[in-house]
Amino acid sequence: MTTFSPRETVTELDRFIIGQKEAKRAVAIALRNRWRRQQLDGLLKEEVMPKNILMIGPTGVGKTEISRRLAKLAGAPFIKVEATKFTEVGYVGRDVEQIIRDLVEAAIGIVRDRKRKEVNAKAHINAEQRVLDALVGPTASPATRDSFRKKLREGQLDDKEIEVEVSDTGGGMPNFELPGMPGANIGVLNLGDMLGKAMGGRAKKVKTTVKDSHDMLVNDESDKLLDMEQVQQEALKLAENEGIVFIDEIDKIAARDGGAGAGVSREGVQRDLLPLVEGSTVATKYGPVKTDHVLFIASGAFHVSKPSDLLPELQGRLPIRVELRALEKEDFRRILTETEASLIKQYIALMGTEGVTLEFTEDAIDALAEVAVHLNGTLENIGARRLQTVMERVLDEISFEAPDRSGSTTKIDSDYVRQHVGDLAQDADLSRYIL
Ligand SMILES: Nc1ncnc2c1ncn2[C@@H]1O[C@H](COP(=O)(O)OP(=O)(O)OP(=O)(O)O)[C@@H](O)[C@H]1O
Repeated sequence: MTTFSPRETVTELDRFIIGQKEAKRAVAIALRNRWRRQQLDGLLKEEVMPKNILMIGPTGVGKTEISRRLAKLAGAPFIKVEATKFTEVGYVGRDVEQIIRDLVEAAIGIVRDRKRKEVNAKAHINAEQRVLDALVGPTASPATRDSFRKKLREGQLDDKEIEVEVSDTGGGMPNFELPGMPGANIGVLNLGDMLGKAMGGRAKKVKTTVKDSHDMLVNDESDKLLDMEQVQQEALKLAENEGIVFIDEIDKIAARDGGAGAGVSREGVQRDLLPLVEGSTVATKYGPVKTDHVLFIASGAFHVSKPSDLLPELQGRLPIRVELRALEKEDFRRILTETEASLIKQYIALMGTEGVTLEFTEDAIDALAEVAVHLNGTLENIGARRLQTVMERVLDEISFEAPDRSGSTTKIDSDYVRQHVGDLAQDADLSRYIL
């Protein structure tokens, strides 16, 4: 568990998200509270419940991004769901439990990666042995193996084709889903898994090059060294104590009148979600998971409905309210330039791989931000997502021609931006389709 202080967490989030201080503070405190709870013992530790958060703000202003980055920072399993998904025809109440099952899968991934790192050195040695087996056969003399090992380490054999056998994780066996009971295959019985275990795991032969086999074999060998039982137990604990569930579009299920036509009523979905948020036990194929300490972050624009339209019980379970504000031109400028892995940095790096040097002038950044603001104002406000469509359009030509322009430098200034996107942006009908 991370020991970041709230201030440190906010500083980390600042690297990726511009503004939205209040939301960053709220999630930073929530994270610290988890650490605080872990320091307690006995009864009190079980009694302390997470203070779930309701993020209120228009689309594309950083609600998901803040939550996702927080989870990454904390090494916590994270799942995002759209609340409206559960109002669709064909869903039944228990489906919300799938959220927790998915959370556990995310936790398994995290724990497995961590454990793989621990056994990595040993796995490397074993993987190398297997490549040698594939190259010279298991019975070759030690001298032959040594000389091949040397060549292998020097990369001389990288392109050589070999056939290796690796275990087939997932996808091989069909899932047996019971009609009318989606998800029932998971908690109760998973034939694929049972058969897989009974047969000592499935293996498949793969033809590949020495170079490409490397990661595959290291992962395969790591998994053999892992105690999957232990991974699963740790993952269950991780999901219970550190899991973060992000429920988007909660405002769309906020009405109490039900009127959702043929689908499940909106109030019905709130009632289904309630036990999860209040704390209940969900059966997963790895074992039961208690949701009492899972952190829920709900989010919505609340243009039409208000948080007070939610069921009182749900309102009570989302005590921390934070507002995220709409982004303005200056925010767009900063998102383009200051964030780590900003779009500008990404495009410069991508074109760099083609030998093309991209340069953006200050006034180009201004122009990009202006176009984004203009389009958000005239079409639909989709927040920072607008920058992606604008940037893609501006760089479309360069992106297409880059391989022919290797060794050249392209300077993007405000004129360039205007030529490639500015005029288009003035034509509301046309830009609706393109930008
Ligand atoms: N304040 C911000 N700083 C940096 N990037 C941002 C900011 N707001 C949004 N973005 C970028 O815009 C994209 C969409 O943001 P995000 O997914 O957080 O939207 P959201 O507020 O959760 O909206 P929705 O509820 O529609 O999902 C992401 O790629 C994110 O990186």
